[in-house]
Amino acid sequence: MAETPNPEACASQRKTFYVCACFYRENIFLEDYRVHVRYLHEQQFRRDYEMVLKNRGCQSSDQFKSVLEKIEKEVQRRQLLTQESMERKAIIAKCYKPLHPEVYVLHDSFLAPEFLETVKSCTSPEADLEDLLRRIQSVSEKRIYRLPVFVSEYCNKLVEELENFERSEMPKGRPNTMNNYGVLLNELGFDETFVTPLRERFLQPLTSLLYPDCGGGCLDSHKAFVVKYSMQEDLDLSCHYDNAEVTLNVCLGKDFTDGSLYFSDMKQVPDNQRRYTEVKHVVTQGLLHRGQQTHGALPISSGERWNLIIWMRSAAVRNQICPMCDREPELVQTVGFGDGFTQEKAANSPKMVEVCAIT
Ligand SMILES: O=C(O)CCC(=O)C(=O)O
Ligand SMILES: [Fe+2]
Repeated sequence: MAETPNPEACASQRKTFYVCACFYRENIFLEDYRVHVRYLHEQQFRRDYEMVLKNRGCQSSDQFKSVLEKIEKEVQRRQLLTQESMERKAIIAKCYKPLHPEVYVLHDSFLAPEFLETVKSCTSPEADLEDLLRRIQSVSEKRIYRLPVFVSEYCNKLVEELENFERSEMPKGRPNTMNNYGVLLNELGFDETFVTPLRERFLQPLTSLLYPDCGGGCLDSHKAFVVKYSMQEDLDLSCHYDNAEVTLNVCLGKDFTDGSLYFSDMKQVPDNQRRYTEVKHVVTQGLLHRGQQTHGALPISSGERWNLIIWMRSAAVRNQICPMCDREPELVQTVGFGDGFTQEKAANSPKMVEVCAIT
């Protein structure tokens, strides 16, 4: 039987969400030099990055000019993003014919029996962290956890569905500012019937116990997408932190070699002091980690890797400090979940943010 999301559980979708204005000028990723930059105007950019870029091989004035052009293009892409995404979503809703319509509506049978058991145990009145930690695997002391999420039949069907979409003539967005290949799940219509109920009914009981200090108990929005790596497309992903309080990353397939994730420290630790932990992707299994834990993906050496990523957000936490610019957010109106900011300033959250920032 299909699960219809209950109206109360979807209350978060009625909130008005915002993005922080930093989205239009910060964390611009220059793929050729593997560096994130901030762009206010050319003078500031030259002052802050001319040397950095020179040291990374951007030597000639033509190369520098091409960097400026790329930044301009990316800023423009970001400014048009909401409008274009809404347009794509409308076209897809009207014209796309799914191959497997059933994969869009979350059903318990998609979920691994161990996962269902674990969630059930976390929703009992006696639930505690110790019990949860006996049920899932702690991958490192960095609070990264591995757990079975889906059954393999679901992973296969979902990948087939996304391949069908990829082959179609439908308009396609880019999953995030760094991954070039993959699918934005909200544009395909997965949010209301799949990702929101998964977050609210199944993930939040776990994150409440695992990450209470990072908003794990009050996650109220998300951005969900699938990333795809193949030998002709993206092979790897540079080190970064997510625009999320808590991230779930589930490997959906297909066959691939290498392409492990690596985790470093929280973003506050300087680059040269960071220590890395490698974590393998296992098809059907998920990794839960804090969004602000720096991480990246090593190159695959054959095959294709498809992973479902859910960046989960807590307005109560991010309304205090934007995790991308580390300043009080400057709210810009948008549609849907935006980047998860709201106008409320929760009375008890400054403390949570402090804890989160120094971990
Ligand atoms: O490739 C992966 O598994 C990681 C993707 C990721 O970290 C992200 O999209 O934020
Ligand atoms: Fe990430």
